[in-house]
Amino acid sequence: MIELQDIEIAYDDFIAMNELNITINEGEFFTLLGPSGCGKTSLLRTITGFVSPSKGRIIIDGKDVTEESVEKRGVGIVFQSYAIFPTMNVFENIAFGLRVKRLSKKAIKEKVLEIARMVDLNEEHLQRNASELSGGQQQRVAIARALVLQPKILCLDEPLSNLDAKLRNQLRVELKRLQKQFGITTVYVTHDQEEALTMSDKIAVFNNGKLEQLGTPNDVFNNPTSEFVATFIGDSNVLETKELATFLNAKNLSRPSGKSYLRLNHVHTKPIKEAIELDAVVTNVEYFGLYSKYTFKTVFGLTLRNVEVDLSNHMNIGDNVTLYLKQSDFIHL
Ligand SMILES: Nc1ncnc2c1ncn2[C@@H]1O[C@H](COP(=O)(O)OP(=O)(O)OP(=O)(O)O)[C@@H](O)[C@H]1O
Repeated sequence: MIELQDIEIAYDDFIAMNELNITINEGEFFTLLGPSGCGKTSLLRTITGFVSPSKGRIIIDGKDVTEESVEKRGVGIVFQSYAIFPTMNVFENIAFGLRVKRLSKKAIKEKVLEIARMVDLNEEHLQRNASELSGGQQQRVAIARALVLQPKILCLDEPLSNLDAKLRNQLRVELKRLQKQFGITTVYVTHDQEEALTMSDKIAVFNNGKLEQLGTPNDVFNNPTSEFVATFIGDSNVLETKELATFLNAKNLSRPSGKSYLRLNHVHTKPIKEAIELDAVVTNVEYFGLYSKYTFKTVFGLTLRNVEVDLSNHMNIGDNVTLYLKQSDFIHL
């Protein structure tokens, strides 16, 4: 378990992380999510020990490690750039930490072979120079090198962001499987909301050095507590107050006081139960292969976008359509 108590991170006068209190439970896949510059890497570096907090304490398994060195914290680290040793072969790269710990030759060989198998590196890969491997294979080496030391905690900073989309998806699944298999407490930094939603047990969403929301992927997606989270995670329609009021008045429905949001998947083009109907015209079509995104201008001046997974239901720019919305799907903040 990792407890971050009143953590503040400052670079001279600049506060990169405002006072933060979070607890990361044993075995949890915990993601620090946010746009570039929000402070997530600084926080990860504080947990690993590369950066000292300007205020607060870091407690790991009940022990205060705030002043402890990187080596003593028992944290495995994987970076975005693979940070492997390019002139060593893969076997030696993975074995490095074990040699530092002075394990016997036999024990090292057994452990390296076992972990290599788990991350899908074969004996031929092990003999190659690390720099001769593909990006995905190099990242497997980095993950193996961290896991072979059986750390209590694994910290990963955007480990998949240098990889192409297909490999990224594949490694996402593998990484999650390994994490569960080892039951290892994992802190994962990403700016990619899809990565966060698919992999995490918990997500902490940051903006400008401030924690915006902490919850399960389901919580932050379906019950965002701030405009930032509503628009950063998942795509949301931001419903302009004036147009929304006109629309709801015309339908004799009560209107909320603040701003409202509506997820793209809650704008339907086929009738649904208890829906409010709304005439609209298609103003834009974006084709993504597996789905399309449409933009509609409605009679009340509201602009709405949706996701159409049924590609047989193709619409063209200028088509008149009826949209179906449920008031209970509106998110009010
Ligand atoms: N060593 C440093 N000295 C001064 N300012 C820094 C330092 N490291 C980071 N910062 C600043 O702190 C803020 C947070 O940076 P950080 O790298 O933690 O953000 P991030 O969310 O991880 O962004 P990215 O995804 O781009 O890495 C940024 O404004 C950055 O410029």
